[in-house]
Amino acid sequence: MTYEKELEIALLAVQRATILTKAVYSSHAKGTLSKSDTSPVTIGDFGAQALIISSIKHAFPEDEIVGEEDADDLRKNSSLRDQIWELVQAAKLEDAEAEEKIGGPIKSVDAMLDAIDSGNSQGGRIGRIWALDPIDGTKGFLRGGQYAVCLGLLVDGVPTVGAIGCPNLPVDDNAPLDPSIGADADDKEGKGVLFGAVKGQGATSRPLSKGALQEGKKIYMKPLDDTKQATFCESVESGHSSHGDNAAIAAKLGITKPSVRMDSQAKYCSIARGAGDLYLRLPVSKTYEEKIWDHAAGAVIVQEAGGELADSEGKPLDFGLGRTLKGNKGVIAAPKGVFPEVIKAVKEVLAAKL
Ligand SMILES: Nc1ncnc2c1ncn2[C@@H]1O[C@H](COP(=O)(O)OS(=O)(=O)O)[C@@H](OP(=O)(O)O)[C@H]1O
Ligand SMILES: [Mg+2]
Ligand SMILES: [Mg+2]
Ligand SMILES: [Mg+2]
Repeated sequence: MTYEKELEIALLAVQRATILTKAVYSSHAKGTLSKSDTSPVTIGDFGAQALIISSIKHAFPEDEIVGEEDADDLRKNSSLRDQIWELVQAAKLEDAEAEEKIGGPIKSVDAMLDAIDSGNSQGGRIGRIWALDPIDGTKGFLRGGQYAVCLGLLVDGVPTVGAIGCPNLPVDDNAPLDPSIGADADDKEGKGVLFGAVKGQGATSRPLSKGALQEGKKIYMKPLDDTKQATFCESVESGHSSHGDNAAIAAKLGITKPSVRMDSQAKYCSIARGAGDLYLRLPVSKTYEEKIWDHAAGAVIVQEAGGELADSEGKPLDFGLGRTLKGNKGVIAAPKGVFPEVIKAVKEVLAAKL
């Protein structure tokens, strides 16, 4: 099968990185810094980026990587750097063959910093480019909510392979989507899912493990005849997605169930396995450009589970314009059958604001 190796490496790389993120999630000291855009980054984000980039570089040395983080702050802060180095050394897959496939341990502190900085591709329309969000939903990670480790492969600007680890989602694809899923989350018994997809080959879920990959099961969006029955997912942060516009769209579609708020691409994964139905991310700011790493992996997983994505104007998402989706505003995802109706409602709500 095409992209078989890419999917396997992506799943193993994400799985290994979650060993590190789970260690940080359960510790009080998360080594948080504030970035220039005031958003948070933790030792978990840096460590996961180092591990995943080192995995990609081992298996596919020619590929480019667009990663969210860089090592500038760590080159200046030796205490933070040492904490991350300790975590990175401790995060090993328990299955030697699996660990070997992703290159084994990172060799030195310098190699770790260089790996983090190798996520500096400017993106683009041509070739193979990985989009990496080492911790998506860092605010959720800090708050005790949902977060996800996300890796997508773009081929000539098209999301083609996706792998997402969600340590705090229930393993059971049929577990009802509890509206409180985004709050007070944990990674205890029965939690931890690894989602994967390849364009044209379907989407899967499997329990996250610490060793070899467990067997994957196909996942599908829930067939939805009537949007009135839908459950929609939205961001926790009202600064990332307009809760007011999302609610107006839901009302237009006849939705009465409360929205399910959770951080990260766990939202895409939840609709892809039919736990929820719609993803609404209406822009709050006129100038914010969505980042490709916030959507690339989730886009393949949703499409392969039977869904469609577009921006708030109904335009296809263009991942070939660089590090951001600068040609798009907001993101909408829904099962194919109801997608036109959802986009119509979105356009009506936005037109009424003009
Ligand atoms: N202004 C604005 N508008 C839209 N999106 C923004 C904005 N600012 C940040 N971000 C990105 O949102 C990512 C997390 O958003 P989510 O919807 O996944 O979760 S939540 O908003 O935290 O609930 C978050 O990803 P991480 O940084 O990986 O956590 C950001 O890339
Ligand atoms: Mg993100
Ligand atoms: Mg992130
Ligand atoms: Mg961030």
